[in-house]
Amino acid sequence: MSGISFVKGHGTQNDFVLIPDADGTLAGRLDEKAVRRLADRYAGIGADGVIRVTRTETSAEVRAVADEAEWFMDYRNADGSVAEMCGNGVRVMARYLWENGLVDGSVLTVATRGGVRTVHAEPDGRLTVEMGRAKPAATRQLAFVAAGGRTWEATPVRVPNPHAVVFVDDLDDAGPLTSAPGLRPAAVFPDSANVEFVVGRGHKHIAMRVWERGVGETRSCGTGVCAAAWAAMRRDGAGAGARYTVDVPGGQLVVTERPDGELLLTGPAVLGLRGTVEL
Ligand SMILES: N[C@@H](CCC[C@H](N)C(=O)O)C(=O)O
Repeated sequence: MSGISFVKGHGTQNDFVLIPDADGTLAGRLDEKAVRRLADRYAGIGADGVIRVTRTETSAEVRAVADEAEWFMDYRNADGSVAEMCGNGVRVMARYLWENGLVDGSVLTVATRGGVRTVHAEPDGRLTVEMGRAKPAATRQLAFVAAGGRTWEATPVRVPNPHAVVFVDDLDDAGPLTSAPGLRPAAVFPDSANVEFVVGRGHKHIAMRVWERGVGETRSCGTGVCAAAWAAMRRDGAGAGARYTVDVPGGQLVVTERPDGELLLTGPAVLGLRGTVEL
């Protein structure tokens, strides 16, 4: 057995194991079982997600966009399931690419299963990601989330992974979140969903807890923060160019909606531990 390199990083304490794999040779070895083991907080390194950092041209899933983005974020949740996008993970991966001299300049593009994302380095050290437009569910059916013995009407929206946003009176109303919140009707959530429990904190300022699909309750979720801010902007009738601050248990993020609907997510990206691990 031979060890492979890893880097551990986080964005507002949504944490990831990055596996550098420029030439794509680890794709087959990083299967569901291996991801679960790496993400295990007791028997592995521990993380909410595992990111294989590989060149876009090495992967048939995204090869068509290799001219637009040299690098592909191959993202897996801690349970080994594949996800379209990760708003915190893409900033951490961008930080890794910059710090290791794998890209130049202060703007870079990353291919994801949810499309190509552009990341900008801000003068203050934070990173801003162009997250795409939010897509509300194309249904008139009401949707509901149940947790902590209560049920709320939800806003189903894709960014581009599926989210269900609920506005609650108190973040504790969701209970201990030791199991997945109920989602119904199933037809509105064919791919399940990440769930955001949101409260107001002041003018254009909200706070949330999140249940991540494929993980459990986490300390942050970038796409979830965008979903929550987008839903709050609609609820508040905020105009073009609205900018919301979102508190999560692991820190603070900012979401701006450009006049064309593009959501911009700004926040920190931190690299920490480096080492080798057996796959
Ligand atoms: N933590 C991520 C989202 C990761 C994927 C999510 N759990 C899903 O399955 O959709 C983020 O920062 O956006």
